Amino acid sequence: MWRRVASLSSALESDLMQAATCGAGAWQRAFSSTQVEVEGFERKSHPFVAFVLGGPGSGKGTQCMKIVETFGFTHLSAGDLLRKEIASNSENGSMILDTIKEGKIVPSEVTVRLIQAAMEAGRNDRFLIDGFPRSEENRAAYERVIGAEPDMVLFFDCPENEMVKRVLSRNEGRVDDNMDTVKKRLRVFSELNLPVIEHYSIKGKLRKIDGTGSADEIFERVRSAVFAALREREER
Ligand SMILES: Nc1ncnc2c1ncn2[C@@H]1O[C@H](COP(=O)(O)OP(=O)(O)O)[C@@H](O)[C@H]1O
Ligand SMILES: Nc1ccn([C@@H]2O[C@H](COP(=O)(O)OP(=O)(O)O)[C@@H](O)[C@H]2O)c(=O)n1
Ligand SMILES: [Mg+2]
Repeated sequence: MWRRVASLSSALESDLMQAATCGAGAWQRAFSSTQVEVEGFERKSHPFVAFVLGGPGSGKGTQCMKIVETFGFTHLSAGDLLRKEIASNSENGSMILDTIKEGKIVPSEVTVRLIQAAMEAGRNDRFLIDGFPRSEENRAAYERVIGAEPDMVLFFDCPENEMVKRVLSRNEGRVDDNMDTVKKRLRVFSELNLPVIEHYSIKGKLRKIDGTGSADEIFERVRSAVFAALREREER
């Protein structure tokens, strides 16, 4: 149940001042000037950002849809943003397509720019950023451009054989859902994404979720993790 709350409190004003001094432009532009409450949580001035990580086929997109339904997040999939960029015939389209076919990582400035624009257009204060950051370079570029760290990082831990099975039966006509590219994506995941996951584990931001079982079973784990992170943020 959504409830609009009165105008900005002085605490909220000081949050906004802090955001301004941090140069967190995307934060301010993405957030409307009223506080909103959903599922008992008061919404704060800086967007709550959750990165959603896991290997190809680990269930990131599936679980994001469920989080959106339950908690009112805006879902931004880095892969979807890149695929839209290809479809729109942008100047970077053919470079992005070649990179995705090879299972490699698109240059960070391209992806971060798309995420930043989507956050600014999103007008929400809860964002799920799915499939990002996939490398230390992605992570550094986000922190530099957006000027903030995520509030939580969900990591779907799933055995490789299960991920391969899911990707090969996904049937969405993706150029990278074939055995040859999946092998490359798994290698890139181990070499470039696991260090990012380790980074957030050390920072205490990682919520590792067992990605096996049915989508509903997995969501019960996710629901508790998201609920706890929103509550922690509320208490800060
Ligand atoms: N728990 C699950 N069990 C079996 N199949 C699943 C499960 N979760 C997702 N899938 C299916 O596996 C494929 C990959 O899931 P997806 O959410 O797209 O993963 P990711 O975004 O991590 O690549 C999709 O076809 C999806 O319907
Ligand atoms: N941060 C990102 C996310 C995706 N990508 C590219 O987009 C591809 C598909 O990403 P995706 O997140 O849609 O794939 P899944 O893990 O959901 O299967 C990746 O294999 C990369 O080639 C990227 O370069 N940088
Ligand atoms: Mg996905």
